[in-house]
Amino acid sequence: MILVLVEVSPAGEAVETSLEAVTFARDLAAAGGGIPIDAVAVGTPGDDVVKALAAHGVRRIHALTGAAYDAYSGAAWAAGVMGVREKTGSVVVMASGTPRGMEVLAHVGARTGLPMAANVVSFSSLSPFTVTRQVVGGQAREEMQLSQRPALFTVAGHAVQAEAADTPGVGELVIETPDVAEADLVARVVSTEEPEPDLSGNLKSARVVVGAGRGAGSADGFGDLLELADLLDASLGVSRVVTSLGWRPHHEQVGQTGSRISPDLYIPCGISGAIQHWAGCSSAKNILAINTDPDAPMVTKASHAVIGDLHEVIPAINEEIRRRRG
Ligand SMILES: Cc1cc2nc3c(=O)[nH]c(=O)nc-3n(C[C@H](O)[C@H](O)[C@H](O)COP(=O)(O)OP(=O)(O)OC[C@H]3O[C@@H](n4cnc5c(N)ncnc54)[C@H](O)[C@@H]3O)c2cc1C
Repeated sequence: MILVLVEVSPAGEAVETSLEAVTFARDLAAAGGGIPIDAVAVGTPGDDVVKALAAHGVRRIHALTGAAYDAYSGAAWAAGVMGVREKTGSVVVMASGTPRGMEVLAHVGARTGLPMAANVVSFSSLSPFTVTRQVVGGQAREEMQLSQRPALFTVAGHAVQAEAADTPGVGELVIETPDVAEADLVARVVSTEEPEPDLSGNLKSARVVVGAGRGAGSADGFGDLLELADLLDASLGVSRVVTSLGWRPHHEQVGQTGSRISPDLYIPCGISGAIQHWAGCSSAKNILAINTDPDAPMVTKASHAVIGDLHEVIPAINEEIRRRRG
């Protein structure tokens, strides 16, 4: 049996990355000759969650309930996951690579003494169980063997696309109320702040993104860049320096602590290409870097580059586009 920790959003939906993990589990189940997939969730999931999990091929949903699960505690969640794992005899325990998925599985690993692979993107063999995982913010991949059972791992966000199963699962809801030790409740969430609304939708799905970094010079240095974005029907994405200096809002930030983009064309202007920025834009299919420094990491990684001052290069590009369009 494969057991997947499924997270439920405050809006009462199975989170996308959990459905991705279930989709990943289906490939694993198929490779193993049709191993059943169970989910473990905290709280009593609503009908929408049950239906979504069944549609993705889940046989049974174990709902961890009771006062211990009213507030998040990594140790209590791990105790619940381990209880379900023992009951079901699962040979694989998985979660999505979210902060909670990582924390809970790390607790499970520490309690059982089993190794855990974080941010797995694929598997290549069941015997020995061999996975490939992302490291260095997605810049490198490494192969890892998990030779002990149960195999513990998290699935990197968006490593696979969540897809409903050809054959849905039964989606039977099983309420579990495990005893949780006091020691597992010493670190619990006591309050939660609502996140800022995500305004970055266009940026994440844009076909073309014009990027702007410190090279823009000041909050007033974005006029030509915004015009280029307008001419190309593109979104503007910026580096953290730009948001930290208050030149542009945070929802425009690209990178490890901003949006991850995968446009057909990314045009980073005056952006050095620090690893934290690269983590957010490395999936771009083509990169045209505009930078004064020919040795800037962004220039060396780009498919095309213009070496020059963006305040001269961008107006020239804009003028040429306007001229060609008459
Ligand atoms: C935990 C952590 C998380 C982080 N997360 C992110 C993140 O999500 N996103 C992010 O972007 N950064 C992030 N950073 C910051 C990152 O390390 C870099 O500091 C940042 O990306 C640099 O921004 P920049 O390229 O605009 O500035 P710089 O590194 O200062 O580069 C400016 C570039 O502009 C060029 N330039 C200067 N003037 C001109 C001009 N007139 N015309 C053309 N080119 C010019 C220079 O040659 C240089 O290459 C993070 C850092 C940490 C520690």
